Amino acid sequence: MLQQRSSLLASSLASTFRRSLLVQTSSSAQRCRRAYSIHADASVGKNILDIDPSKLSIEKTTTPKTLLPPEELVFGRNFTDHMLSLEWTASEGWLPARITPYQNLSLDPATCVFHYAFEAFEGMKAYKDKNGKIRLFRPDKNMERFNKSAARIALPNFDGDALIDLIGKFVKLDERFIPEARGYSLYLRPTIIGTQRTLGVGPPASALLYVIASPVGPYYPTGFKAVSLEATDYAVRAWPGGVGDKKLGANYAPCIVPQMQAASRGFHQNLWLFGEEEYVTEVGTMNLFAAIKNKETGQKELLTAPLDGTILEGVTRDSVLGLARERLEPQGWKVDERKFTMQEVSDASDEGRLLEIFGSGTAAVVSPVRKISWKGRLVECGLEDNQEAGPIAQQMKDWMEEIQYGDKGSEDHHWSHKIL
Ligand SMILES: Cc1ncc(COP(=O)(O)O)c(C=O)c1O
Repeated sequence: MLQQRSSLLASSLASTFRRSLLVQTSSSAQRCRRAYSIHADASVGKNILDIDPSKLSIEKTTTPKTLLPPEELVFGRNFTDHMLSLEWTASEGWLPARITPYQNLSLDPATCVFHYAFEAFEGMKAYKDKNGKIRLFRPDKNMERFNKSAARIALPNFDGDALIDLIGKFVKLDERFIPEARGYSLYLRPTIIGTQRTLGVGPPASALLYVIASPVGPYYPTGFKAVSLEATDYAVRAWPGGVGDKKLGANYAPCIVPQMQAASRGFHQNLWLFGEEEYVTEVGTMNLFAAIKNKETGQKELLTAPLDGTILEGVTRDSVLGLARERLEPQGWKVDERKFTMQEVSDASDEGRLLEIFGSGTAAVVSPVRKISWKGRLVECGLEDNQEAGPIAQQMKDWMEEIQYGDKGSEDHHWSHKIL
């Protein structure tokens, strides 16, 4: 196991280096090689490299916060009593994890995260089931993506199981913040930043990984509310060979202006199209699914864009696909990850073949779409005026929540990770 981890880390460091080369200019190649030799030294000798949950230290708060009434919770505004932190240095590897009272960070203004955006993050949730037990939903998928994102910006990798173990201890300590009611959960934000104090552009020799937690209420407190989207054709979120499939902070800030533009015209979110063909990719913080009847065969198809590097590899997307293949295909559906265009969606709408469209993401699970503004017209997405969700969106939300909350029959589902 140890050996496996060491070689995993060594190879991830090597791949971090290879990847960091992609962002180096040739004039900085020398500096990069020096940095690699530091990283490479760290991968041999004593086992100082990976996260060791047994070394966790816990300092409990002396000023516990007052819990907000659940109905007053606003996404990402309130945080629990504690935070989990782990420091990494190229020469020592991962230092012992610490749970401390939630607190400010103190960083030198020259710290590389502030200048060159060495930051990657995750979004996941902890749920309380009807027996008061805490469950995470597919945390292994988040860890896998977190590692891929970190490696792409030359930040260190780690053993995902070890971090899940630590997150479990952190969540357990702050479990009073997880409201018991259906739809409520504790949103977890694992974050990794480069902390080296330097204005030089190169792989950071130190990093900080921390996890904070925010209690959240149901995305749609009064039931589904279908959203309207504006298709964006004047700006591009991601491109082949880029980093659109990584959860990097740097992918999000440039998306706010198009989002504001869409909002100024009365749309909830913008929909990213790609290329001259205007392929449908994804929405601000959601992947997108379209349920369409095939023009030639009449076959019902559930479509979503493929993982070609330009969309985030959503955990919810993967779960919707898994459930659809397992439970909708036997009912005659075809589930397809393929490129599809806005024209295809518009034609299906005009011809009465567009059954429904919905987004998928950790925040809302699924988010039904009523209409999409595109080329000066409104494409209706299959909902009646008095309908807020199509049957597939509703079914997916129910199936996912049954697993997330460990309902009867789903107590031991392999996607549900119980915290003991
Ligand atoms: C750009 C983007 N796409 C899709 C998603 C959905 O991913 P997940 O299902 O893992 O939450 C997110 C989630 O934050 C996102 O930021």
